[in-house]
Amino acid sequence: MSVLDEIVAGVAVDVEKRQRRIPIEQIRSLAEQAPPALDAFSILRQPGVGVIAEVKRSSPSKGKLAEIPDPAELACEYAAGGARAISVLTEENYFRGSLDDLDAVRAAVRIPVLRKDFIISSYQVHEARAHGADLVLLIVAALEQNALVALRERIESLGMTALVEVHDEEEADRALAAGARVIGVNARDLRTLKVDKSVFERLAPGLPSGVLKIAESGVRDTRDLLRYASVGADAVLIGEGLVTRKSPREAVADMVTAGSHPSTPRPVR
Ligand SMILES: O=C(O)c1ccccc1NCC(=O)[C@H](O)[C@H](O)COP(=O)(O)O
Repeated sequence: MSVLDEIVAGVAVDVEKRQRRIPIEQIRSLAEQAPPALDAFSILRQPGVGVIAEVKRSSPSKGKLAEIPDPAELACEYAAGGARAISVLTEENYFRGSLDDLDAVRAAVRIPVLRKDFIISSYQVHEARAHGADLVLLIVAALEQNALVALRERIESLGMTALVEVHDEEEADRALAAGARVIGVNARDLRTLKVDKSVFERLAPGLPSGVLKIAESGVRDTRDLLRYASVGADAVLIGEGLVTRKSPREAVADMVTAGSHPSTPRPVR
């Protein structure tokens, strides 16, 4: 069983438990009552390379990364540094995230918030909306094609944006066939946990120009951002490279500055 399979199996159990506590009708109604989602697509499409800054405590590949006692405070630091969106890992067992983190971040910032989880059911999509998410991650490797299409449609029917994550050509084709308008190319293979930063430069040129291209994982400094920018990244999603820094606000600001003039190489600090 791969790490991805193990995570997804745990998520399925957790979703069932939550659904017993809050039935689907109730979560749907809570989603309907939530303030409308921000237009993340338009915000991420703005000029320059955007930074999606992640609230990430732990990971299967690295173990504990940061304590993050106050995710709202971290999100405010990210926003003050110029982040274009905040990614909140809500998976509990491997990433020590939660829907409480999503609530806290949503209440703290006025920029788009991504629910970063292992989405396998429409229940989680309504849940994301009920907790104020504007974007929801869909991992192609974790979903059959029919489910991928249905979940993307459900996300968009609730006014949110689907960030569809791929790691190879076949998954990119599946994402496009499913109607994805925002594609995240994850440098990390979620089955082996190996990071290969060349995956983005291999896949991005094959994606249509109207599709937003997000480079995910392995961004540690402005040199990585510039590398992704040079092959067409509209935004980079950064976790470890921010949560482990003494000043996450400055770390984001450095990335944002580099991303606003991506053709001018900047010295790496
Ligand atoms: O980060 C992991 O080890 C991981 C393992 C298995 C599934 C997903 C995983 N991470 C989720 C992500 O995609 C990253 O949190 C995100 O892209 C940021 O990556 P990084 O900047 O390298 O922390």
